[in-house]
Amino acid sequence: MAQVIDGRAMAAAITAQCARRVDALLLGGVRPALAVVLVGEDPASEVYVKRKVVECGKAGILSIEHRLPVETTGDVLLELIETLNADPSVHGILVQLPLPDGIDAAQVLDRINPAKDVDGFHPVNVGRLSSGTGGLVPCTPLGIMKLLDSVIDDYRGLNVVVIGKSNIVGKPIAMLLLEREATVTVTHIETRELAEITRKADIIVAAAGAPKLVRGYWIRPGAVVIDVGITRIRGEDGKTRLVGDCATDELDHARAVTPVPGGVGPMTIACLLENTVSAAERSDNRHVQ
Ligand SMILES: Nc1nc2c(c(=O)[nH]1)N[C@@H](CN(C=O)c1ccc(C(=O)N[C@@H](CCC(=O)O)C(=O)O)cc1)CN2
Repeated sequence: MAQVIDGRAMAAAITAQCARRVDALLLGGVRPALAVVLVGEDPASEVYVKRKVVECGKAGILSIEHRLPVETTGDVLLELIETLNADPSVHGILVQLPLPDGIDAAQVLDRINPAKDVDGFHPVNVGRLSSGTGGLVPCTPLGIMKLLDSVIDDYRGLNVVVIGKSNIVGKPIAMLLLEREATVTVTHIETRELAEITRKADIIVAAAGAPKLVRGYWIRPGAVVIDVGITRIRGEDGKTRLVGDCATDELDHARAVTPVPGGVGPMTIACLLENTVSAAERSDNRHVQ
């Protein structure tokens, strides 16, 4: 039976650790603050933003929500970003993705001050990650590394297959694993004979957004499987449930797997808190390392 890595428990521990760091900042008169920008009414984004706000509260981070209507123009959003960049009481800025059609997401993310870019999506932070020179790291890959670190000590020479080449997960997790000396193969929708490739992997990170894509026979015995996919599907009973990118019931021969829900998702939010606290510490001279 594969070990199920408990992302919720790990996320709760990170949140508690963040709360202690926030207490230290408060003693110095700094209250970490995160601006959360949501444009439109995408139901999944609503859920994620609510969770972010709730978790910020648990850690003592002030969250400031900016909810803008779906018809908001790119220029109005850029103006808001500039205002938040200039506000010294705001330590982190997060623009929930996806943005509505008609707004150029890359242009918006480029405008966020890299020091406040707690999502790690600004080109400066992307470049720092690629060159291994620090910066803020995207939350989902950061969370995945922590989940992996709970079962793997040494990545040197391990074969990792990443399924999906998104800027949010696929590319940054590949960079983080390369830094740890793993041998990383990034695959995507055009990759041929995917199962042949995954069968050679010690670690699989499935981030394709394709429900139950990864079948049992794709995985070699003893592999570690990180399931990043979250798709809401309606069952025969008419109820909706969340499924990942992996056919979990076929993965008994894996060494460890992450569940959906309760795996990568909660870690994404915990790492957002961690990045926000780090940004606040760096903004405060007393904490500069
Ligand atoms: N600005 C950003 N936008 C998006 C990001 C991101 O990191 N930054 N990632 C995803 C969505 N996301 C965070 O925003 C996210 C997704 C899922 C979860 C989560 O906790 N999932 C739960 C299930 C939740 C449910 O009931 O639907 C779980 O897996 O247990 C948190 C955050 C895209 N946009």
